[in-house]
Amino acid sequence: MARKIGSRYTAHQVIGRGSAGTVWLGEGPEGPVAIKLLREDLASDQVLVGRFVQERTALTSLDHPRVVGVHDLVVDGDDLALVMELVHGTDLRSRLDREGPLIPQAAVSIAADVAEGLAVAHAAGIVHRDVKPENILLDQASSPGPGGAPRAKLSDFGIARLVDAPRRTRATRIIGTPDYLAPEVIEGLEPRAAVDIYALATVLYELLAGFTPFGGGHTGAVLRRHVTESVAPLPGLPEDLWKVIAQCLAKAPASRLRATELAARLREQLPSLAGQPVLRVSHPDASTLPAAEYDDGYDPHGPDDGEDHGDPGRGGTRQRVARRRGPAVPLVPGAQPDSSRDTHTSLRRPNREELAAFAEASRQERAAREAAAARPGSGSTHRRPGSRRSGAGSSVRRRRLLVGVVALLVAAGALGAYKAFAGENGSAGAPGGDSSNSPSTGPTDGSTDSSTDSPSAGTDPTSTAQAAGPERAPGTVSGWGALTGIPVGGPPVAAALSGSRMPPPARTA
Ligand SMILES: Nc1ncnc2c1ncn2[C@@H]1O[C@H](COP(=O)(O)OP(=O)(O)OP(=O)(O)O)[C@@H](O)[C@H]1O
Repeated sequence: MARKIGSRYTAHQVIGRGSAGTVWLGEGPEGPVAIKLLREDLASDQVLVGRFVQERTALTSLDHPRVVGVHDLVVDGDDLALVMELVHGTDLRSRLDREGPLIPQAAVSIAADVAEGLAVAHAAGIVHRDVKPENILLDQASSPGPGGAPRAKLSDFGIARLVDAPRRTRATRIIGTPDYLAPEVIEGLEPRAAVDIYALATVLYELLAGFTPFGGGHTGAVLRRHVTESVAPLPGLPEDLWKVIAQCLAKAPASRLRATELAARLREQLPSLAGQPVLRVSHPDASTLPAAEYDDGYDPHGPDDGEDHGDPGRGGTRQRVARRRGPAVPLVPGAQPDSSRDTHTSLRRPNREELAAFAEASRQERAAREAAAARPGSGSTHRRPGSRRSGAGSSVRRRRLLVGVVALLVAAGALGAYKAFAGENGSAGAPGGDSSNSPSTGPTDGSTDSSTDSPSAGTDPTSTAQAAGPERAPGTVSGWGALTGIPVGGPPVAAALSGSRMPPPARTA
């Protein structure tokens, strides 16, 4: 059923759903638009509304073919809506889930498009902070790029940071997927443009391989891998292209390419990738392995996070990949908003002690593996960086014993971290910089009352909300690369939390 959004827009039908709200196909004075209607609890948060209104200039300022343009911001009674350019197509997550890895030329073309979008944003002082396939839309209306790839557009600019309200995190969890988080974010540094480059390199790796370099298993394990592990070259990928990806996955943000450089380097690769088939990369969590081959508690026979993992997809490698994530949000007309989307994992930034415990567990794990490898007749124990299994060898029983020892060590580390966490109760999870100092915002006009805005300024004149100032509590967790404020209530998320092996949240204002 159609509904009015402000005085100028009509929302006709739901075309997508995300963790922050529902996306509608709508209509405005200039024709069809996409309208992202924020969830009720977000829209009724006056602080949040104030942030959106204050930063409407930043939200609406990006005008580039590789960025989904935000035309308008509507604050109208209980509604808080972003009016966006309507993209005719699908999002990259749906494409990946449906068809698996892309041919290299198409993957690189999409990544180059996104890098160009990022370049424009970074030049304007805006960091996206939530680059992931869900936020990359494929425009089927424009003519395809190299390798038949649809042209890509990056959406949701700056929204993660806006919704990342510190006051919400006391009663709720930070929501997001850890797969794309740059190590410096995990270590508590202020997110800068380089976090987007890391996330984009992760996306490109995923487009080529079908899985992310550091994802899989428990949240703690994923975070640990981002910080401590390196990733091996993808077999079959030209060395020059691998160098670009590896450089952008560098642990040190300063070592990564800038967005403009990345776009140029990727475009350079395109001609030589013509005709190259999809890479055949075995997933490290291949479902054929017995449970004992998994050394960090990952259950190969089923998700431990309570998520609905949907259709396992096409067999073998891809099956494991598909099971790691929830299904894409279907573009179902008329579907009800669903804030318990399952493509996200609930997580909290680990504190210093937890990170130390993760690193120690990692060190012990590596030492135990090396010791096992050094023993004569122990068979191959080579472990591909980022993988969750040891190589298939002959001494399965011995390896099971080893896995047990490692599991005990990890558990001991986690217990230590938990004690440290419980002991310090209050400082945990709040080492991040205050995002009010973050350069991730674009220019703001300082307006605090949206009702004074003219329509041309990007805010609907029907606005009735009082815009509060940009309040930020001390201890803001900035740059978690994710949306905060989703209530934990639902069983899937609760199960994910218990599966994360992380201590309960303890935040102070
Ligand atoms: N401008 C748009 N034009 C067309 N479809 C869109 C547009 N923006 C979003 N969609 C569709 O709506 C879906 C939900 O988008 P939304 O941005 O709310 O969530 P998300 O990015 O998938 O997840 P999250 O909000 O959790 O990051 C997208 O996956 C996409 O299919």
